[in-house]
Amino acid sequence: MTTSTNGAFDRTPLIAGNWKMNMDHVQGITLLQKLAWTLSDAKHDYSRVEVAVFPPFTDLRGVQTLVQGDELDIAYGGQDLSQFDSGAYTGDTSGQFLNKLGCRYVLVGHSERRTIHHESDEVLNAKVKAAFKHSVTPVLCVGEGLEIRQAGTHVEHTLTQLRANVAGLTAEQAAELVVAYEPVWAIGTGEVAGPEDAQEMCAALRAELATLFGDDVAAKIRLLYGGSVKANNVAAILKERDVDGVLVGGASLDPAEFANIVRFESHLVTD
Ligand SMILES: O=C[C@H](O)COP(=O)(O)O
Repeated sequence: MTTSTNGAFDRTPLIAGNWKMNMDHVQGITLLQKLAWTLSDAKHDYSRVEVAVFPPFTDLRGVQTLVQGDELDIAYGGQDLSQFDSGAYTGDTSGQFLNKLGCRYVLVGHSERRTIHHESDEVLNAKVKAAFKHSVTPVLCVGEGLEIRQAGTHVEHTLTQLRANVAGLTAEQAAELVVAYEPVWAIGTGEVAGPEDAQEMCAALRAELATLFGDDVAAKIRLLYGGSVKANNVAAILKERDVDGVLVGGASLDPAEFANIVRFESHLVTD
């Protein structure tokens, strides 16, 4: 991964699709095949723009088989992992199992895990560390709800989440981290934070990461935006200096739409 559209830094854009609890293992294979075919037809250069999908756990084995069998350059990962390695933790999935399935990434702290499953910052910090322990890169999700945004304390709220969730990481680990800023009020609502809102938060996140781990490390960390991203708004978001990719929910379930999001650079030319 060597190329970036973001000028000063050498960060490869990452376009990630979070399927959430959609697509059973048969539907998941069909979706991934269609995505791969569409990107192949478009001669997508995966070294310029990295592509990842986050299917349900039950799909991962099938996704691995398809990716390996067809030699696809599409990364995949789990939507969550356990803070524990193995043992009597019914319902949990270990990072070591994800690693063995070839997962490059794992989502940690998505707002739906924080709110519906009441995952605390302490637990999420343990999950981030568990991911690194098992050589799976965490995509740490942070962001504020509507009330906090309206109160104007969204930056401090999100930086507090970040500090708590990355506490104790080494600089070497931090350099590999991916952070996704997802304002909860923009998830699945059709409301999109403006590109300037995404940039404001991503710049604040990068400054905080520089304070925690140093400028060189912060310059390597990819920062994504998530929240009602579509093909018709992705280019404007990714023009922003500190936004290095997007985490897409609903639109990632439509292979043509998601492929168009992946190909955001072609919109940059024509917009
Ligand atoms: O993980 C993805 C985010 O929750 C965004 O979802 P959305 O694109 O459906 O708003």
